[in-house]
Amino acid sequence: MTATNANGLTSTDAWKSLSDHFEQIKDKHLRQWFAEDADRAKTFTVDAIGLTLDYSKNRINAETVQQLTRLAESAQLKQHIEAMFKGEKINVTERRAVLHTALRAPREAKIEFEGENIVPGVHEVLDKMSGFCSRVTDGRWKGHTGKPIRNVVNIGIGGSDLGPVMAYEALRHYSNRNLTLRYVSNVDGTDFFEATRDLDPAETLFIVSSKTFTTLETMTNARSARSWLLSGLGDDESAVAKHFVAVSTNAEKVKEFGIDTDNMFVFWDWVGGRYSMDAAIGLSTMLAIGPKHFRELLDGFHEMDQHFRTAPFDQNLPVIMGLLTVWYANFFGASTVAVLPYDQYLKRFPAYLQQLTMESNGKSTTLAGTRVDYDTSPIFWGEPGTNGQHSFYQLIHQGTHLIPCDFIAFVNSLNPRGSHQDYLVANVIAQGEALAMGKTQQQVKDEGTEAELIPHRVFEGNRPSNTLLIDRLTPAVLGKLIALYEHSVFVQGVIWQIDSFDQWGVELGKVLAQQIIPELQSTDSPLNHDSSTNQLIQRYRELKSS
Ligand SMILES: O=P(O)(O)OC[C@H]1O[C@H](O)[C@H](O)[C@@H](O)[C@@H]1O
Repeated sequence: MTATNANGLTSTDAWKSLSDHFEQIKDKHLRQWFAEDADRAKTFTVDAIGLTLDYSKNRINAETVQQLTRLAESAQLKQHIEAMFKGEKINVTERRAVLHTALRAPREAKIEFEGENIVPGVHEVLDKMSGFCSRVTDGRWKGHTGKPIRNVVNIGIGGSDLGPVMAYEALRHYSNRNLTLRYVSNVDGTDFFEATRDLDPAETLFIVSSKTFTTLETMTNARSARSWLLSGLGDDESAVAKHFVAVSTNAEKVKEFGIDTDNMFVFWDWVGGRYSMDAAIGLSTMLAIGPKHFRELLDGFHEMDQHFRTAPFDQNLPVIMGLLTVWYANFFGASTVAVLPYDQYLKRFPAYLQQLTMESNGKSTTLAGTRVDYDTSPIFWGEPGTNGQHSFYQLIHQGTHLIPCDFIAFVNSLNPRGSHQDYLVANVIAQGEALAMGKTQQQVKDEGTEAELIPHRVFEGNRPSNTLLIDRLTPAVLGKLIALYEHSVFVQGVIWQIDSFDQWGVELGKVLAQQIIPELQSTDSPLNHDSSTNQLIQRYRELKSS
């Protein structure tokens, strides 16, 4: 049992004063806030680096922002930001630096880590990736039978999958339509089967993406890929070199698997898995969109990094969004955040954010080793608009939970078609308005609603949302959006005094699975688990052999 956190965050003056402030304003309605202040929208909007964040539909006033920024100051957020950018080992439980910001630094930047400038190494890998991508897409890289590559299958999971899949979907508009990209992550054999069933092995390249190169799912899928390839190409082992490349930090394991380390793209210990899509883990993204667009993506990340590092807190997009997340999680008791992108290309963005946010901040032990006495990461979830409106928005509007929403909308569609975009954007704006303003009993009554239906048709309102309004979805904008959430997560972690960069919580299940695998494969080995676990293993054995 960890000790309690009795003298930590919740005992600070900044926290106590925020709690008092919360008591004063917690019941005030957004209708009232807006009625009292004609400038409210302007006051709570930040325009920075091509993004507009309107956060005026939050349950805050100017004092809330001041108090939240005071909380950030008392948590020494500025010093923590510098410590991250300077490569201090802020991932204390893994004793690692956290330098994903170096992955998108321009060529001429200088970032020292352990006495060495790491930027040239970053660009060396990016150059190697660019050269490789050009060879594949212009047909110089040939498969074993001399055919060019037409299909690329990325095998990876977690951070070695979610970012690349999300970016592939998000940037389809910019992608090379002559190349088919597929992603295999699940150890469920169906994932591999369906991803490859219509592909010709002679034209297929596998990217085995794994930071550690030991992950069960990825190594199992990589072995199946090798068998699939070899059985399609006459069992000639030399085919592997032409059809497999690896992305990893672990050269030894890559070699052991049989992939030539010349065909390996490295990254480093100081890049966390869920922060690695802009490292070589983005190889499939670069193949899809080309090196130039990939550079634009990185430049977008970098712009947000600079903004985060230099903008004053009350004008700083990730700081504002991070602090608002803390505000709702800890003061209003909101246990989830909905991320609702109004762009079909961002359909995997909420899924990607789930790992980024929840693997980072789903912790209950502080850096001091004490048990937190406050909530940490809310649950992030979402679906693209307008689809969500026709399923779960009912609960957001009239349910019993308070669900802060992040709306992400674009002015210009990448596929303009009649009035589609006006309809789409009208919907996102309408949702924010409906959530905030609601509809009173009087309004419902004045519409002539039957008395007994009135309570059902009232919308309480006062439901908070952020709206990000952006010109159009470009590679640079995607980079900015991802970095916005990365840094917002960082801000939350600093306030909560947790290590946002470890993930010990995923270990136990993995270890137990390793023990259960041979038990499922045996028919009679003794079982020493709890009775439920024993029963499930036993039932599996029986049904498998029947
Ligand atoms: O890239 P890999 O080493 O294969 O790891 C893939 C994933 O596995 C783990 O379960 C971690 O929780 C993730 O953070 C990681 O992204």
